[in-house]
Formats: sequence, structure tokens, C-alpha cells
Amino acid sequence: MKTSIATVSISGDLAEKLAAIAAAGFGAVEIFENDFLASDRSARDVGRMVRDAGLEISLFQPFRDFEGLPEPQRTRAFDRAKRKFETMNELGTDLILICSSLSPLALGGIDRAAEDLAELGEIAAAANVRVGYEALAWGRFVNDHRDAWEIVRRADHPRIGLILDSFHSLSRGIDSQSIRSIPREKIFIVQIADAPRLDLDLLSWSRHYRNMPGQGDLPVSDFMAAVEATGYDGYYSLEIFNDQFRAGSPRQTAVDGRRSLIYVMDRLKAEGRAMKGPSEATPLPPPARTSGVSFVEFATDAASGPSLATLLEAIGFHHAGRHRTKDVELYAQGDLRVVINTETEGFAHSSYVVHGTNVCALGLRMADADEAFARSQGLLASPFRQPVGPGEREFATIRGVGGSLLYLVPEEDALGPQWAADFELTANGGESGSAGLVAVDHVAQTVRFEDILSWTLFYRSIFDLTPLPPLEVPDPGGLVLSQVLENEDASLRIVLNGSQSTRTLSARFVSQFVGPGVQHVAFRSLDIFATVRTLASNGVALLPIPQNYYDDLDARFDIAPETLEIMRQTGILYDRDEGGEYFQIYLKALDGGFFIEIVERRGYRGLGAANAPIRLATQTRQTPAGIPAH
Ligand SMILES: O=C(O)c1ccc(O)c(O)c1
Ligand SMILES: [Mg+2]
Repeated sequence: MKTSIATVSISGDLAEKLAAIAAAGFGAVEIFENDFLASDRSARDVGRMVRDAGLEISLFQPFRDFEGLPEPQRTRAFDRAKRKFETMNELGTDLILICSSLSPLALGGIDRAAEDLAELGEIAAAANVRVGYEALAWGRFVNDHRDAWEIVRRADHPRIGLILDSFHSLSRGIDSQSIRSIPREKIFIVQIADAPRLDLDLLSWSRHYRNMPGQGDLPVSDFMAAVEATGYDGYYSLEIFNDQFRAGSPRQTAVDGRRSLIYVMDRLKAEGRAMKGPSEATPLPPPARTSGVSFVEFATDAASGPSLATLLEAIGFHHAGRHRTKDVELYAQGDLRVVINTETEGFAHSSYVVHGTNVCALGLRMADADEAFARSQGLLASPFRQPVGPGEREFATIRGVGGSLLYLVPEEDALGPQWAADFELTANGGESGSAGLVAVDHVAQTVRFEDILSWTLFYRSIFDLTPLPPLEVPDPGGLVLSQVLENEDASLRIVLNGSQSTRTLSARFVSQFVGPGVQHVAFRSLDIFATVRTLASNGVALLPIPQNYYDDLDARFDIAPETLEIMRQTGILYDRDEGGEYFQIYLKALDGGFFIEIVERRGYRGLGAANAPIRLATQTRQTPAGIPAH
């Protein structure tokens, strides 16, 4: 697959954009005219800079309001085009994009447009360039690729071809099958963008909310399958207008772009819908199947480790082992494993130094850890290795949110061999102190608002997690966007939270405390009322929930009065959906903002979104610096 991306898709100045695009492994770049105009380099210099970075210029764009004009504007448009052809020669690219006209002066008429393009074809031939015509979804007369194709067909000039753009076609619901009858040599380039389904006018939707395949809701893979059916073997070029990408990291966005194209093409191949066999050197292994979190690792230091251990013991964990060679302690409860790492060197220590006490790693139980690792590498995840002691188990490891680690733990290792190999297990560990916690229900990671789409694509493409519709959760300091991703049997649920406001707890977690990372872990109990009793006898303080909340619960649901009374007194939150009931409690946050949640599900599928504003308001009251006093 030949991959390209438009400079408009990422942040930075032209040099930064080109460096990021080249580093991510793209073969080519679309130069957006504004990026060129704003550059202090000549066209020849820019061309050289592109080639020095190892890239080609796939396209120069856009050229607006060309076709169907009356005189004298028509002649002026042709003159303008000639000037741009000269610039293209200096840049060293042979393809320009003309998007369908928005001009109030344009006269319309399919033959008039075709004649204009045919005449321009002659001028293009003299300049040795080609012209691609694209239907903008909001074009005045031409806003459908089928009409654009008819104009190109009637222009009947070898220098005039069609440019397809998935957003313009899919946003209008145009059937992708109509692409299959277009001759491949008349498709000059194919632009790719996905988008979330939004009820917006087409122009605003396109200019602000486009995103990458795998991040949105449009049937981009059907569109690409139709393009493949023509035998097209040119560039797939990402053209993403997106406010978050404009504010994000150029390198990250460029890597995400390549990841997204590799991901959709892999899906097409897996479904037998791509024509050209395995064009990448090695095809990707199938999506990595996980059965959930195997263990949670905290990085801390010798001074803070004991209070974390005390907290774990108070919620039913017992000390289960000591690492044979490192300052790492193992805690267990049923099948749950938590490790506390107080090493003074290595990854966990660096993580502690940078972030304070934090969840520096998650172990994920994988059906096939080696395959999962190979897939992650094909999808450009960063691998991680550090020295291991003699006889110690080593897991394939990749970098996740905020530089934290994801250990890919073979399923068969999750409970047995690994721990005995690395740890001196405590004899007779005993379950006597258990609080009935049985699994990690979900992990919530707080990230920068601009990075939510990036991590969504990461989890979706590598681990086959499905994103649920994003939610906006009110925090006293602003709205928090919450994106839940889960695997098929919901044994792994990841929540990504991010906010644009700087005053939310999420924003403060990222800016003042830990940085992007795990803000809370939710453990699942089989009987939350019993868990609450155990926690109470261990003196664990729960987040107090306002009485108004319980009055409302009483009004909305038929909860038995005795049960509701216990919930009121202890701070158990409640929700219900078609599947059943949900109970939640929150522990008070640690100094860095990390906190533990405990839930019980009785068939319920969600994550208690309705309760999140109550919890956030309460937590904010307990962390009052969140709201400036004035
Ligand atoms: O939003 C626009 O104007 C615009 C310009 C050029 C394109 O290729 C496109 O898809 C949109
Ligand atoms: Mg386009």
C-alpha cells in the first residue's frame, strides 16, 4: 500500500510536519497550499526539503472555484491555474487538486465544466502536470463523486482525472459501489478520512471533526474495498481536518495516521476484500485476544510503599510473595494480583521519579502473547525491554498511555508459573482477609483531551477493543469526555478520560499530578454489601455521597428501604440498565489523585455514567484547589 498524508492533518510548521510524516514511514505528502504560502522557503526549497526527508509530493492542493465561470473570471481562473502549474514544477509534483466550485458566479452545467477541464488539460500537458477533480460534499453544483466522474469522463483528457475523498462521499451517504465501475487510471488519488456520526452541516463536520479510519463511524472500509476493486494502486492519502490533531503532537498524529491505514488495509485483507494480496512485507497476525487484566503494578518508593500495602490489605489483599531479586512485593486476592515496586533503578523507579506513586504497568492476559506482540509491532507500537535477572520470566512488553507499560502475559502464566519463577511466594498466603474482590472490572486512564482519539485507535487496532459512543460527563470544573472501549466479552474495559477545561479533576491529574496515566482501577466484588462491611471493619474511608442523591434513587427505583438505607449510610452508588443492576463505591483518592473503585454487577453492562457527576463533585469538594476561591 502506498501511503500519504496531507500536511493539513497535523500540527507544527512545514518542517516539523515533514519530519514527523517521514519518521512515521509515509511515502508521500500532500502539500496544502496554505502550509506552503506560510512557509518562508521557496517552492524549490520546499521540494528539496520533502525529497531530503525521503518523501514524494503526492498532491498539491486545493485549487478552488475553477469550473463553470463566465468571462472575465474564466480567463482569470485559467491564468491562476497556469501560475500554480509553475509552482508545482518548482515543488516537483505533477498532481493538483481542483475541488468543485462554490463560486456564486459559477454557471453550472456538466458540459461547461467538462469543456473547462478539457481545455485546462491541454495547458496541464504543456506544463507536464495532471489535474484531479474532486466533488466537495458542499459543492454548489457538483457535490457527488458520480457527477465529478461524469465531468471527468466527458472531459476525456489524459491529463484530467478524478480524486475520490471518502469523507465527501460517505458523509452524503453515497453508495461506495458506484466507485467500482470507474477505470482505475482515471482515479488520480484517493483521499481517506473517517468521522464520527454528527448531526452537523457538512462543511463544519468536515473542517473540524474528520478523523482517521478506526476512529470514526463512517464505512471507510467499504469505500476502500470499492477502490481496491478497480485495481487502483496509487496512494491512499489521509486528509484529516481535525481540531484536536491541529493541537496535538505532530509525531503522534503521523504515527496514528500510518497505524490507521495499516489497520484498515489489514481488515480488508483479512476479510478478502483487498485485491492486491499481502503488499506489506509481513501480514499482521490477527487481532490480539485478551481476557482482561492479569496484574496491576504500582511504582512507588520505600517511604510510600508501606501505606499502599496497608491500603491493599485493608481491601482484602494479602502479602503473597517477595521478588527474588528486586524490591517488589506481590499482593493477591483470589485471582487478583497487584505488585508494589520500590526499586531504586529501572523503569518503575523512573516512573516514580517522574510521576510520583502511580500505576506504572498493567499485565494483560493474552490468548497468544507472541502474536499479540507481533501485531503491535506491525501497528507501530513502541516495544520495551529492560534487563531481567537469571531465571526470571520476561514478557513481551509495549508502551501504553503516558509511557506506562503493557505486559503481554500468556494466559497460562497469568496465575501460575510466572509468579513462582520470579517471587518467593509467602507460604500459606491465606484468603482469610479477603474482601471478596475477584477481578479488575475496568481501568480508567486520563489522557490529554487531544490524545483521546490516538489511544482509541491504539486499543482498537491492536487489541480489537470496540469503542462505545463517547460520553460527556460534567465535572464541577468543566466537561470531561469519556471514551469506553471493551473487548467482546467485556473482560477488558478501558476508560479514556480527557477534558479541555484545565479545572476538571482529570485535567489536574494530568497537569499537576501524575501526567497521562491510570487515574483509577475498579475491582469487581461478587457481593458489594459484604465487601463494604469488611472495609468498614478495616477502617477504610469511602467517598461520602450526598443524601440528595439517595432521595433521587428512592424516587427513580424501587430499592428495598433497608437496602437503600445501607447504601445511604455507606456511600454505595446505584444504576440499572436492561441487563440488570450496578453498585459502586469509591475509596478516597491518594495524594497524587489515584483512587480505587469497587463495583458489583448483576447483569449490568455499563459503567455507571449517570453517577459520574455525583462522584466528581464529591471528589472535587475533597480536593478543593480544583475550584479557585474567587
Ligand atoms: O474543506 C475544504 O475546502 C477542502 C479542500 C480540499 C479537499 O480535498 C477537501 O476534501 C476539502
Ligand atoms: Mg479532499
